[in-house]
Amino acid sequence: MTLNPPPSQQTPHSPRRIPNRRVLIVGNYCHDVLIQNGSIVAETLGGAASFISNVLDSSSVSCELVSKVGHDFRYEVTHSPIVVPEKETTVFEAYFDLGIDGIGHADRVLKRVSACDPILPSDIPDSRFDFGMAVGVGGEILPETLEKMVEICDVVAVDIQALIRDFDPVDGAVKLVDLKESGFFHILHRIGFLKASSDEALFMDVEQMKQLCCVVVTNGEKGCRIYHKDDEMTVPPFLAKQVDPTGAGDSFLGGLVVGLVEGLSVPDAALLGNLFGSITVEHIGQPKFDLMMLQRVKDEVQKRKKQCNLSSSHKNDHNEFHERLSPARFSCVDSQLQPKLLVNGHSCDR
Ligand SMILES: Nc1ncnc2c1ncn2[C@@H]1O[C@H](COP(=O)(O)OP(=O)(O)OP(=O)(O)O)[C@@H](O)[C@H]1O
Ligand SMILES: O[C@H]1[C@H](O)[C@@H](O)[C@H](O)[C@@H](O)[C@H]1O
Repeated sequence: MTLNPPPSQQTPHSPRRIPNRRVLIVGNYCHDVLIQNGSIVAETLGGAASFISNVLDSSSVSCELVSKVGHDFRYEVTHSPIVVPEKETTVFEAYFDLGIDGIGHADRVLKRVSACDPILPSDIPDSRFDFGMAVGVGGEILPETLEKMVEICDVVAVDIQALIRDFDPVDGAVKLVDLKESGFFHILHRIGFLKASSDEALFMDVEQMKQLCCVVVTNGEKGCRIYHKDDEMTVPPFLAKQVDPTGAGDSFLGGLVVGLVEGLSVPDAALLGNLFGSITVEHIGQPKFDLMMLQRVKDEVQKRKKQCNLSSSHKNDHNEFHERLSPARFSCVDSQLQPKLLVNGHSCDR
């Protein structure tokens, strides 16, 4: 199988005198409140953009982040957000014991209880980027925002949650709408990657979308599946002791883009995504990646690239890469220190 990054989306006319900047991340930071049995268990920095930039920064991939927060934003972050003084920061409450939704899949019930402003095209720099990541959480990405991103980025990766979330006007409960009804459908033939969780994938036609871009469906402890044109494959997971699933999909997407920026094939990059996703579920809030683990992963990525250059037969055998990454992943063992949060989440022992 040859799942390689889709061709550049750059128009033939765009001048390239200045080298591209690497990665542009667009999506609001938020405050996450984790609630169980009526009590607040934790309050953490959230927003897909925060989890993704954590993975990129830890992997030394330079990125620029566009995010809006309100006057009450309470975290110190490496990439400063735009502060909208008259607004409050987006807040999500995640209930881990309200039962699962009607479809029986979700591991938590999410409510957006406050929403900061949307990100407008004018908030986004006019430079060019190798990768753009449209990773809204609370409806802050508008169709015109995504349009600007596909114009200035060679490849855009989109988290479907940025496109299909709708919010109950009374309690802010997150509902999903079909991708075709989202108002973004007409732009999707211009994106490179669409990432969805298995719950969200029910709201799109994968058969149709895989003709337009590379579709990656994450499936918790089972890893992920990639679809592109007539190719599809499962990319195996890494074992983890799940404590809190929040941010797993975001860290996955961060790892995928790190792999793509490093020049790995899509399945190998997705394996890096699985690795970062699996570490994230072992933490409440932002994971702090172990430096030794990061170095070992970097070394393995470089070896993998050399190996793939030398022999085309290695290109699609990601099992070998998986085996090499596994010990690196387990050099970072601190999950025992974390209280276990979940009732409905699936945990998986090593
Ligand atoms: N329990 C687990 N064990 C091992 N790996 C996991 C586990 N949960 C998640 N992962 C890894 O993280 C990736 C993303 O997880 P998941 O499919 O739960 O995303 P998600 O539902 O979008 O997450 P979230 O919305 O909480 O950010 C998976 O594809 C997998 O590689
Ligand atoms: O911080 C989290 C995280 O970014 C999740 O990906 C998103 O689904 C939630 O809405 C958000 O609160």
